[in-house]
Amino acid sequence: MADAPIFIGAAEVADLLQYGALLPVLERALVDFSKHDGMVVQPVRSTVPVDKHNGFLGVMPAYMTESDTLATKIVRFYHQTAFGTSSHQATVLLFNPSDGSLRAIMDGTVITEMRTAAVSAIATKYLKPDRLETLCILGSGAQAISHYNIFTQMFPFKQVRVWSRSRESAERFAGQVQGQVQVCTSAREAVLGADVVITVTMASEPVLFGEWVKPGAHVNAVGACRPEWREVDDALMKNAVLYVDSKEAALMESGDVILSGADIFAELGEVVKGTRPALCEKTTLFKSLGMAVEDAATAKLVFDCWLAKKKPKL
Ligand SMILES: NC(=O)C1=CN([C@@H]2O[C@H](COP(=O)(O)OP(=O)(O)OC[C@H]3O[C@@H](n4cnc5c(N)ncnc54)[C@H](O)[C@@H]3O)[C@@H](O)[C@H]2O)C=CC1
Ligand SMILES: O=C([O-])C1=[NH+]CCC1
Repeated sequence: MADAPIFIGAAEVADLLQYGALLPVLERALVDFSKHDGMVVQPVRSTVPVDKHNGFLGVMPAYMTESDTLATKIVRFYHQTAFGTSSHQATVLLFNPSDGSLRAIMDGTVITEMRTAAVSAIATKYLKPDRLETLCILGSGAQAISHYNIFTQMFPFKQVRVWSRSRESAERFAGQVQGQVQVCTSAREAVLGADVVITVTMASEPVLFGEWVKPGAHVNAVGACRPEWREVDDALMKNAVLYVDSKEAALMESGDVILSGADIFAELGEVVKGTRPALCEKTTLFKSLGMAVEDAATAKLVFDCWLAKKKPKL
């Protein structure tokens, strides 16, 4: 009989997962995905609308042959949640690929927060603008915090600006993170002159407009994962060089890509591998939707760290 699956909760995942180990694992997952050689199987996320309750349930399976990793994430994202509960909540199931038995059930919320921010950081590392002085974050929720944490660790920003729909949540964000944050009264004020802009909102209409974005800046557009949702206007989508995590998913899921009709220049994995160029001197935009391979690779890393910690010391 197969061993019972282990359970790894949110606090333990947060304890086991370090960006230093996660970044190379994600770079490899992005590269392997973008080879499109049949070694990675990842259908576009299957999303069930829960209209009555203004929410969605997404199912994200993947199999990666080289690292022999089989997993699926189940993620809910709801517009209205009870006060204090997160809009996104996820669980990852990690399987033994040789017989399909369930090895681990782990919290996927921390995984989602950290791997998404890490992928944006990878995009910024490769599509780096010539200056990295001012970082602008639009939105002040869970992803805003994880993005703040890794971006201020990895890059030498001198100023971080945040804007959120309510000043109160922007101020709460500023109080939660370590380091100085300038709370802005408008998105425009936050964006003007910024070298890197991150959009991490639940908006379904644009919050970021091309006329505000400094030529040569880099944008990570992380929200708006439904075909009818927007975070970014047509001007920016069409004038920036557009990079995505998955072309197939972007053409099915991203309102910013589909409704603007913008041309996709490359997948991030192609840039990391070096088969497509990073046009750093231009205004660049990385449209992130989130991929199952990112979750699978991260879950495998968490599991391996868990095993290493449990191994009796000789
Ligand atoms: N690309 C990826 O891999 C992933 C993307 N996401 C997306 O990132 C975004 C942020 O996620 P979380 O921080 O977890 O959510 P959250 O609920 O913690 O924060 C959402 C933020 O958006 C703001 N907001 C909500 N409606 C808005 C509107 N109409 N206009 C402007 N701001 C609005 C809220 O005030 C809050 O600051 C969401 O769109 C989410 O679906 C989340 C996980 C992975
Ligand atoms: O990749 C992911 O987990 C998600 N992307 C958008 C909503 C959740």
